[in-house]
Amino acid sequence: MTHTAAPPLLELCGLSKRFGDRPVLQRASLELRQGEVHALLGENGAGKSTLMNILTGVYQADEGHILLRGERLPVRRPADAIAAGIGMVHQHFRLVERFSVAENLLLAAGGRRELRTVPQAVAALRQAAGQTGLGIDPARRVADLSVAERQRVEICKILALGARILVLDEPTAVLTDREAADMLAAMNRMAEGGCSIILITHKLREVVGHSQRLTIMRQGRTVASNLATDALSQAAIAALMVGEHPDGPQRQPSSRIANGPDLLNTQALCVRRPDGGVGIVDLSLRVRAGEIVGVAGVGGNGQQQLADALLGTARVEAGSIELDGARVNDASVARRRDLGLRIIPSDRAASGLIGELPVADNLALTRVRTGRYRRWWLDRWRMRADAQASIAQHDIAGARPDTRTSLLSGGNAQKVLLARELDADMRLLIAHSPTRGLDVKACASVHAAIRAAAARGAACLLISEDLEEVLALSDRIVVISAGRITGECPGGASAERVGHLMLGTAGAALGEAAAHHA
Ligand SMILES: Nc1ncnc2c1ncn2[C@@H]1O[C@H](COP(=O)(O)OP(=O)(O)OP(=O)(O)O)[C@@H](O)[C@H]1O
Repeated sequence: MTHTAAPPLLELCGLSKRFGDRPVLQRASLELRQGEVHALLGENGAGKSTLMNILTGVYQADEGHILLRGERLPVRRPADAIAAGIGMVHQHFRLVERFSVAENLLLAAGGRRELRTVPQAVAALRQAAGQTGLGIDPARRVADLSVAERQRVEICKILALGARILVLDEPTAVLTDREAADMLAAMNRMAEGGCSIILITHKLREVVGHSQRLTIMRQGRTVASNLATDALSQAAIAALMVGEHPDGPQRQPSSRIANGPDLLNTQALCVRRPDGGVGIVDLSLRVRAGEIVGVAGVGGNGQQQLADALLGTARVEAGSIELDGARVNDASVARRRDLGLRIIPSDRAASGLIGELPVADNLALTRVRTGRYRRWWLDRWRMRADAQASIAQHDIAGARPDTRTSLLSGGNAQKVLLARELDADMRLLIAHSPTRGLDVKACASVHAAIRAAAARGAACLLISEDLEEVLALSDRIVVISAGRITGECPGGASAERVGHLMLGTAGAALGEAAAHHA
């Protein structure tokens, strides 16, 4: 497909935006052609989401304008964008859980004539699903859908509302490899069918394989625009993004043989899912001091229950968990933290950070009970000073101690969490998808921090659905399938070998899912 002769469908021209005294966008621009997938790239906090929020009417630009087919398009509120055929699928879905898929479409349609009844919504959704190849069932309740299914609903919903320009904000960040491949295939089908797509992603292999052109932002400015993707390597794109040659997440198979004591030891552990289904079964696992053990597997095979049981938020049905020799089956989260357990949860918004609180408070949350901030009153001055130091050390862009955490970009919020958890008292780290949503440079620094923690003698359990990440970091790899450990490889194992073990996992997961729905 060649796009060179096509006129721009959409132009964002010199858009600027300040929040308070902070310029977040500075004359940023982007040009989208009919029928293309255009990747929008940039480090965490570069301003990508803000730019798209202006396009979709969530924010108003302070300066600049938008052209649609060469004509000025005023977008004062989200309804203006929808009326112009522009829709966005956000990182956090905007669906009402108690409603069915069709009811969610009716809600979003806001009473427009052709979408007032459930049969009309069902027909529109079926048509959108047919166009994209994304199967959805309009009658199902959103609460019963998986993350991947909810995402399909969001896409079909905006197509059913008439969107022909789609913004997909990190659509594969929350998906397993297989789901991500399906998603990307659907995206290409939509583009072939005439939709034009802006794809925000941090995964450069997706950019190279699935977009025609790209725009790069850095610190609120557009630093490269309309580059043809097929002329660029992943390394060249990464260099353009950070303005230098970054150390990407590189594979460093360990030659260390950890022979420290077991800091984590689970024996025949069984944990149920919240819905009563099988979570993990008979799972025995040891992690020594100084060792990084990677848990590889297709998502939904018990990884969440394992992390919850170790942290102390899921009940242990049978078996035992020992932290540094102490049995903690029934111990509180606080007691486990006292033993040096730290966790980077997979969903920072749900279980790691409190969005309404300032950054300084989130950083101090777990330290308050150590007495560090106790005087006659809470020592806010010390909290601020500690926060300032953490922000500088972890390079948390856009943050001051008093910034509301929910206002940080996704990647920078993750850095707040890491700054809090990777403290000097950490002895055992559970890192569950620790680099989800992080840019190349931030990924490299998280990986370096985990390696450094292990080198200092911490035991690290890395639970990740990203095989590259598991291979890059682990001294030893175990594969989890249907809640059991089904294989083990040394750190230097090939991707093929681990992949084969995981393929067995995929079959089991599908079987389990089918049984679950039967
Ligand atoms: N409503 C707001 N008030 C104040 N600051 C904000 C607001 N929304 C965004 N920001 C700031 O604007 C900057 C750009 O954020 P944005 O979410 O656009 O970045 P991004 O490129 O999408 O990052 P990521 O890849 O991490 O999602 C960040 O520093 C963020 O803290």
